[in-house]
Amino acid sequence: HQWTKKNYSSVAVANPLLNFDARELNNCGGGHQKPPSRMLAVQDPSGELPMEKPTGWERLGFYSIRRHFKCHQHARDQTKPLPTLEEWKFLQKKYQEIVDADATFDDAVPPTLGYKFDREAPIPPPYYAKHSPGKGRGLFASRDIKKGEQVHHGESHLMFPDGMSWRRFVFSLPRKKACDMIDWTWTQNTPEGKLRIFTAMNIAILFNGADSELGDANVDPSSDSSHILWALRDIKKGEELLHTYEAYETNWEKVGLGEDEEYVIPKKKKSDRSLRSVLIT
Ligand SMILES: C[S@@+](CC[C@H](N)C(=O)[O-])C[C@H]1O[C@@H](n2cnc3c(N)ncnc32)[C@H](O)[C@@H]1O
Repeated sequence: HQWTKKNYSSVAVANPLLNFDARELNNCGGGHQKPPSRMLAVQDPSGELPMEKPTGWERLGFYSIRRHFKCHQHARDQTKPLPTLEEWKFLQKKYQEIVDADATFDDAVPPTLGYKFDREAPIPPPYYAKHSPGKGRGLFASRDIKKGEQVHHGESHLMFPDGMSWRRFVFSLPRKKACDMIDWTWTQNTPEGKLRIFTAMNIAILFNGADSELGDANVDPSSDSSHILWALRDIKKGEELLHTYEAYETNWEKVGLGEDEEYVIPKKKKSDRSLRSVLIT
């Protein structure tokens, strides 16, 4: 079956791009054993701690969770640094701790080196991450890319089994990490037509969205269920890679993260500056 976890987390191997052996991420117990307790206290490298969960967090929808963490502020912040390798590893360990103890990661990508999806290919990685003015961080062509070239394979994408596992994961993170993960989550159909929750924990998650009015998309999938991104035209070294977010269906309700009227955190109104972070009950 094409959509099992294995497709999203391939076998751990040493990453030839860096002095880091991703196998060390998997040393917290094999098979279906629970990770040993020393793995349970995974700390954010920044030292930031998770916020207290609000009452009724189990019923909050995607947008209410985003409001709870005040992610609009984080999204606007143009000084966000590139996540470090330690931070990617932190998120990966948290995913193992909260969502799937058997998940493996073979491409913990260094923050700036670029993402090489075919280790055997005699060509450099197609992109690298850096600050993108007005868009936070983004991905840029590290060499000239030809129209029709595969730019991203998507095999490192991670799936969440359901909305509750996603909630548990996000609420286990400190605020800024939670906001990153919220903005790094999307829904996408499987080839069988099931809408699922996806993310990734390496720089491949930093693709910014194209503007349909500007028509500036230069990489896109060939269908709404494909993770592979192809170059839509010749792309010059240094150009930002942008894809059409609308190529994938967004529907939080279908994946168990819809808004429950009783448990909505309201939008901030201009007349009411005191955003309620408690729930209407
Ligand atoms: C998948 S992330 C892309 C990486 C993100 N720029 C970052 O620094 O983490 C999606 C988020 O990036 C920002 N973004 C994406 N495309 C954008 C655009 N065309 N203009 C401004 N912000 C954009 C939005 O905050 C969005 O929620």
